[in-house]
Amino acid sequence: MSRSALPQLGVVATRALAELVRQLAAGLGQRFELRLIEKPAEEAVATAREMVQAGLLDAVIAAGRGAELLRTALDVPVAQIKVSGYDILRALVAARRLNPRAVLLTRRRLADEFEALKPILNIELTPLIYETDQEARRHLDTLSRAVRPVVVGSSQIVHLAGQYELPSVLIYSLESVQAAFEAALELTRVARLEEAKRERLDRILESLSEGVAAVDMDERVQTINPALASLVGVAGDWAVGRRLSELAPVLSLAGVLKSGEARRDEVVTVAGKRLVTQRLPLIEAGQQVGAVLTLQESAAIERADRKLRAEARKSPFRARYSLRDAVGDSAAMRVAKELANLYAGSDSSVLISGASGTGKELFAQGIHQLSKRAGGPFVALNCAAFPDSLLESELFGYEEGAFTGSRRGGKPGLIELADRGTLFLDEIGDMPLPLQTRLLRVLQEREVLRLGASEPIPVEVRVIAATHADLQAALAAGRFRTDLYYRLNILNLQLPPLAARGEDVALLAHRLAADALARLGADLPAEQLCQPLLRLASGYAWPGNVRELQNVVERLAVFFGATRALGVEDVRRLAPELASGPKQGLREAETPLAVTADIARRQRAEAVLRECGGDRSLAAARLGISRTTLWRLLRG
Ligand SMILES: Nc1ncnc2c1ncn2[C@@H]1O[C@H](COP(=O)(O)OP(=O)(O)OP(=O)(O)O)[C@@H](O)[C@H]1O
Repeated sequence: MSRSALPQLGVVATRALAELVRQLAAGLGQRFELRLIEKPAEEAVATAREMVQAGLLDAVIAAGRGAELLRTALDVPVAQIKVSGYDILRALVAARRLNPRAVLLTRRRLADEFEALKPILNIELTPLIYETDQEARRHLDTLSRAVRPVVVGSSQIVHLAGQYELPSVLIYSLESVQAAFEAALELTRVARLEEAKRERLDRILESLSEGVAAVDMDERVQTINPALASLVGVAGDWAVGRRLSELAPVLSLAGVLKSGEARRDEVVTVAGKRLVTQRLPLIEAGQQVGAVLTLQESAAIERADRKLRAEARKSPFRARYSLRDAVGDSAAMRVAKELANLYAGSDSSVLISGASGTGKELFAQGIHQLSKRAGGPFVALNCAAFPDSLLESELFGYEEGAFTGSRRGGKPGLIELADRGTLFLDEIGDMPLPLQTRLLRVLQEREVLRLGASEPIPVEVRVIAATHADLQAALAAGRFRTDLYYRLNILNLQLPPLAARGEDVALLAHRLAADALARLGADLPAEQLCQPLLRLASGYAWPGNVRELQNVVERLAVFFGATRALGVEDVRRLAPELASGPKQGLREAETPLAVTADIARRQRAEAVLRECGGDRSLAAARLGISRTTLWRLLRG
């Protein structure tokens, strides 16, 4: 059944009120579809019920007791047109214009305050009470024979007064009817939201290969997804409302309902299939309201386990990125991609320079993937991440017994493991001088000597090195070997900081947001995440470059995925650093004040690490830098 996009509002009213409703609806424009049932509530129930069943009504509006009656008879929300004090005053003033003698004919006694109004309004106000139409007629009959006053009352009273040729005034005002319309629209909005949520949940449950069922405190099934129904061999509709143990005694949730304790990872057999079960109490607002059962075929778990193990066994030395993953249309990015393409065709060493998080490793992997070495390993090592002695054994490997604690059978170094592939040496400027000498020898001789070995092993490796800082200073200070520098810097690629290619920020944000939302399984437009982000981030320096942008987007995506809405205020709260202006945050050493800046950066890194309770991954993520950059910073 396709339902109208506009809220469909039913109004149950008799003539005078119906007239008011028509007037109002004409003025309210295209906000809803109006279905007027012009009958007394008792007679309207059957029609309204049929319309609800046909999906033609989202909510119903009715006055007084009619609303109460419809509320018990219908499955949709009912908004009541209420008589306000203002309505009564307005109706009495109108009545007085016709005749100073007025009668208020209502089902309930008027409040004392309206008795008190009588002298002020200078009208004779005689409230009369009726319960049934018959009683109302009796009152009207008596009045028509005596003083013939103006009758103030509901739509039905106005209708009946007409039959006794008595003048009358409707007690409801346009404002009260409008208030009921607004209430009905709001009720519809909330009900539709709830329904959409329920439908989404149903779709999710239907798509799960895992079996899921939820029961109430009486163990009666409230929800069961097709996977579980088919595992136990019943129809889902049939199962709803029955006790779960009736479907399959081994699946009983009675124990969890009684104890309130979860039971995990138990194996049961149903219809010849071995199933792993999870039984969990269902808690709402601190109260247990039922329990949930999930089932997985043990064969499926074993298959997944085998696959995971196989994945883990695969070589870790694989490039994950290609140049196609490098987003950016700025002139600088286009040049970088063009050069990288060119360099992929050569086999010479490359030196990539750029601040932390600008994509040095991404480009190194991209060059490798396009090169003739693409089928070989891509081995990455961050020279700043290891103390000198460890760095040496990581790179060159060692023979058995080379040092105390060395592994039996020795261990190949990363240079060896990169044979026929690419060795990516990040933060090359941090490599100690003796190792630089050994590396130079490997590049010249095309062989590597493990620690403690006497025989070199031939290797065929292409080196791509990267540096976040200008190596010229290290060269001048004698901290980097000139001959190694020239050996590495045959081909050169410079990646500018993100702030220097502002137009890429939007492109990157879109791609990163789309990726992050897809990973979260959230079917939401990346645009809605990017708009408030880009508004707040204009002029921001992005000290952590693309990695920082990635972290911010990831943070926003998690929030956006959960709430399905994201505004500038949310971004301000979730990423306060964006508002802190371009001068704050980490920056690469690029000014004569580099030393002071270095100290400031270290102090900030230490402070953040303390705030994160020593968790380096968390601290690095907060700072928008890699763990290794953090390590380098802390090392001072
Ligand atoms: N142009 C780009 N397009 C898409 N993603 C990018 C781009 N540049 C960088 N990234 C992403 O940003 C993150 C950081 O990039 P990468 O690790 O290559 O930077 P790096 O310069 O090597 O950093 P560090 O020096 O701190 O190790 C990675 O997840 C990478 O995929």
